[in-house]
Amino acid sequence: MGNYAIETVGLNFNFGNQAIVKDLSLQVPKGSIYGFLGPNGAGKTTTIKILLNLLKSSNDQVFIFGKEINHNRIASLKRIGALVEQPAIYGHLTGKENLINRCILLGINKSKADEMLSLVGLSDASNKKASKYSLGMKQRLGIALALVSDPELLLLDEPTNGLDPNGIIEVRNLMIDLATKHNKTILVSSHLLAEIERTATHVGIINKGRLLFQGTINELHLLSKPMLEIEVSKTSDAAAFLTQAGYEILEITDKKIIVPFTSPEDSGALNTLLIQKGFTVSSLYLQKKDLENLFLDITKNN
Ligand SMILES: Nc1ncnc2c1ncn2[C@@H]1O[C@H](COP(=O)(O)OP(=O)(O)OP(=O)(O)O)[C@@H](O)[C@H]1O
Repeated sequence: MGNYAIETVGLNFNFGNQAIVKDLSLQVPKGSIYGFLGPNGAGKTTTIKILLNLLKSSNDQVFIFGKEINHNRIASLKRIGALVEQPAIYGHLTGKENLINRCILLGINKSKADEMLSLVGLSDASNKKASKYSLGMKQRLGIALALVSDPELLLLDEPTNGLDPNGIIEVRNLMIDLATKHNKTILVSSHLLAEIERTATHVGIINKGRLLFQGTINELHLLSKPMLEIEVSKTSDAAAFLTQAGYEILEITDKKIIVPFTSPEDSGALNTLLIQKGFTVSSLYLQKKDLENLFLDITKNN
């Protein structure tokens, strides 16, 4: 538990009699950018609200930096900054005034406002009214507001939603900066894998309240490794033969065998081997899933 900024253990949550979060065990390593992915309605915002103690589940099993949140509510929440739904920004105030307001509210020295503006790259726009900010700038101001209390953990709920490509890049770079240069742990939700694929170090994929995948971004990439689908006669005999010959078998059906794809030369050699042994190979097909398709597959099938 010591290495996790967030850990939930078999978390459940219902709205009325509708189960929204089901047996959810998240493990967000300290220092990670954890992409919390799932289609619309999967339960991401609900989970984030539970992590912020805004919603309570009957079997609360939420640990923030190893401490159970209900028994350490104030101490835990002090360590978290959050941007959930729209940032609470006063449009008639400048970016700087918004931040000063927050500093006063939290009893923090007002000089923090300039520091935060510089951190999120808004120093040049500090005296502009927030209503005149672009959406990307508003999101960055929202993140700055969440950072005023210097939290170690940031929860960002779909921070790039509705942003144009520039805005997305701005927020993405800011997240990378915060994690790598300022030691923040970030949990960022999104319904689009592509938006966080380049930013996240870890990924949790949920659908209908259930966790379907959790691991490093590299582990997720491994799942999208290219595979060779071999349509062959007597698949179990052929698979046994290939195993003996040192091949890894990923899947067997009555029509096909699937092995990892290494190179066209290896595929040719495997084909020859099977034919020499008397098997009939009717087709070899290279299956290559990109991550987005993999994500769609994972969420569609569950
Ligand atoms: N206050 C509420 N009362 C009843 N049901 C709710 C409430 N808030 C959310 N829900 C339902 O809970 C489910 C999960 O919603 P949630 O907002 O957590 O999903 P999400 O993954 O964040 O999706 P989105 O990307 O659309 O925000 C949805 O079916 C939603 O309709």
